[in-house]
Amino acid sequence: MSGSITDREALIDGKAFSADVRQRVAAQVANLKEQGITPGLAVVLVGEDPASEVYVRNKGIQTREAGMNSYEHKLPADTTQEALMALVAQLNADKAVHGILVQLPLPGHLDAEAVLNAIEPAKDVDGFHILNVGLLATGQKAMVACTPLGCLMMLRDRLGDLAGLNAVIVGRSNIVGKPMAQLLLRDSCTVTIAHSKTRDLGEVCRRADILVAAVGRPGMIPGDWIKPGATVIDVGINRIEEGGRTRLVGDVDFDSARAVAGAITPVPGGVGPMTIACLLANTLTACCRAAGLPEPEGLTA
Ligand SMILES: Nc1nc(=O)c2c([nH]1)NC[C@@H]1CN(c3ccc(C(=O)N[C@@H](CCC(=O)O)C(=O)O)cc3)C=[N+]21
Repeated sequence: MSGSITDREALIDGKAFSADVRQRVAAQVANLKEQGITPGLAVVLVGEDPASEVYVRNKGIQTREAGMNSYEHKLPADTTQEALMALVAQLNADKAVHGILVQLPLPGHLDAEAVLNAIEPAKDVDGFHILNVGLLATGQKAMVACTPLGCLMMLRDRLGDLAGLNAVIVGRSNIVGKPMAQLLLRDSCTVTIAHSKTRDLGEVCRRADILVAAVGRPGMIPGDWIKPGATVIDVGINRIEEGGRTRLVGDVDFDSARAVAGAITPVPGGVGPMTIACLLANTLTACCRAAGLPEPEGLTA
């Protein structure tokens, strides 16, 4: 795709984009299978949170649709640290498993950091292991967190070369804000990370050519914080009650933002579907690396 922002639809269709990514993953999986290799993704869910169960089921469906093996491990909410660590060790040793994802959040009695850092870094398709975090920060080949990777793919597709653009990320989490900053820095953006203590947040946001909202506060970024023509990536997925119904909204006030932004991701149908597509892409990448094959093109950072 090419052309200036003005001659394009302002909406960034994450659903369509993610379908394209998953199709490209599936094509490469088909190639691998001809060579007798089937990528496998193991997903571990501890406890019975209904939202997490739906989400894990969707991942399983999309994994199989891409032609990969999906291994689901559901453990009771009172699972001990030792039992969970033993499962991770077993998956680390399993040659059929190329990617391991432990669904977050974990029940409070478990040490999530210890679990994530016990995952074999080469199988860490979430990119949460400290080794992968360090590799990314130093510009080396890493497994990159799925949500920031998906955001980067959409930004590159929209804007082409990102060099020199002002990128403002609102939110400093380990799973989105920080890795997003590293990726944009690597693409030569001028990166600002803003957060709850930032002064004059509106002023800071108005300088952004690229604005990434990842805070988890419904509609907290109004249209008048957005520079005209800016590209807005809304990572927030907030459930709000409205008129007795639940509705999904982002961190950006969509209606006012859409009028100003050059391009914007909706919620739902923006970043969320890309996160799952990138999980599949990372699993394919991990499998290729494990087999000593060239990495899939256009599916890594
Ligand atoms: N180890 C780990 N890795 C994760 O990547 C991870 C996790 N734990 N825990 C939970 C969060 C959340 N997350 C989402 C992914 C896709 C959608 C998604 O596809 N959302 C749809 C809407 C889905 C709906 O209707 O609820 C959309 O935005 O269009 C949402 C949320 C990944 N997470």
